[in-house]
Amino acid sequence: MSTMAELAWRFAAAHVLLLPAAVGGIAYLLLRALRASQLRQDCRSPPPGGIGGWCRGAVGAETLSFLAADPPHFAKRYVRTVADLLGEHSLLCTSHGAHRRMRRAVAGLFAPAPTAAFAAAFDRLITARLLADGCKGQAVVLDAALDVTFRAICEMLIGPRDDTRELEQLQSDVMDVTQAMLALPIRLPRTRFYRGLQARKRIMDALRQEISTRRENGLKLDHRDDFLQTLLLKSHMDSPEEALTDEQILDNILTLIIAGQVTTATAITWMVKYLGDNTDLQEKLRSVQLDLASKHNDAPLTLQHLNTMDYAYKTVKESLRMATIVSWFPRVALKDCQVAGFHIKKDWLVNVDARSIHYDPTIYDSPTVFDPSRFNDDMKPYSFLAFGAGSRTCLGMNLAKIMMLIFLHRLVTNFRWEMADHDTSLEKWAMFPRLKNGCPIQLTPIRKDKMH
Ligand code: HEM
Repeated sequence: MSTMAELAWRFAAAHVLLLPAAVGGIAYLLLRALRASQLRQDCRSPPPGGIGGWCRGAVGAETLSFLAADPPHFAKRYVRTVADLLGEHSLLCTSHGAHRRMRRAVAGLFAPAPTAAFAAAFDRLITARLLADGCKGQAVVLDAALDVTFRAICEMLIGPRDDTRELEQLQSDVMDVTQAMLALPIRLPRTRFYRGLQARKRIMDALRQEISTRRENGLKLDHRDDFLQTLLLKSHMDSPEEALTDEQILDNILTLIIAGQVTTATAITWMVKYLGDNTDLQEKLRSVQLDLASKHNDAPLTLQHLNTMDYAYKTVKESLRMATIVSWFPRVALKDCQVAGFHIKKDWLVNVDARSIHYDPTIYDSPTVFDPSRFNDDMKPYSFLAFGAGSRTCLGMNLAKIMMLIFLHRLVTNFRWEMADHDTSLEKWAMFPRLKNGCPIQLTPIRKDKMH
């Protein structure tokens, strides 16, 4: 067997879930929720194996090319209700054909200058938040992380907001949309789904108002450099085929907030928990990071600083592997086809199960042990799928890593922490597996005079 085929064969069994079209949408929602609530994220116990009675199994060699190349007979497909909430132009929901153009337009925004500005903004926000939580001697990590990730992402997308009430309204609306993504699509007042639709409408109205104010003020004279401004300016300058319409811009601003906030905040929370449970690794990391902090004289963090944080980066990666925030990548067959002997009918959903790859003992030794040093060795191709693979790889991957690294550096160089509540129950019906208690920690300052 060739090396590729051998590697592919290892991915056999349990890495792919096939769902018939007839049960597709609702079953997918139920399975995701069920899966999230079944998982025990305790590092000492492995996640449970299979779920449901649907066909679950090997795709073999084609798994790799399926992930890497997104073959023309498969497209990414979320259930219809996700498009109702994020908008039909959202990068996550747009048609297979339109996706490439939309992705090109949005990806262009993640240039070095805005990324550097984003890192500076996140550093400022997390430093202020930790200062406040540090004074109280405790923090609920999920709450802190949701708050700073939201503020930083919004600042990058639509600029800093002076009006706190406006920002809080937006934050609460975004949360309602996120929660509605897993709800049953019942459009009756007081249901979760209905609340999500109403929240989307308020967000769209507020953003439309923002666009019209900017246009009235004259776009070019309005010296902002956020994503919204860049996209609006481009829509005036680019040829009609390249320019995005207002509706496309709005759907994707909302998509970036939703795709970026809860994922990153959840990943940060697990990272803090894993280090709270492994105090020897926490101490090791602290000593490395304090050394780096003294070398850069406690200055605000820059991308150059982050590039030197090798052990912290491995800690981030290990946390992402263990937590596998996005565990399934849903695809739909566009026509009847054969994959490694499986006959897959048109419209069947095919889900790659990233979690089972991240916990496969033939890929990762002792996969349930939290061990950042496992990333000292080169990885096998397609063995680390925290951000997906192929043409649908996460667009915000670098931003997510930046946020996780900065959060980690500021926390570990300023405080020792331990878990304030050891309950590991998971929240039911959450989009991503997360602790019900939000991960409360006790903070002990390392140095009282100033923040590192
Ligand atoms: C730790 C945090 C994050 C994780 C674990 C994560 C994970 C992922 C994964 C696995 C995918 C691909 C899903 C698939 O192929 O079906 C994805 C797509 C995406 N992510 Fe992230 N993500 C994170 C943070 C972010 C951030 C910060 C942003 C932007 C602000 C973002 C924006 C997106 C977008 C727009 C897509 C869709 C790309 C496309 O379909 O072309 N993500 N993410």
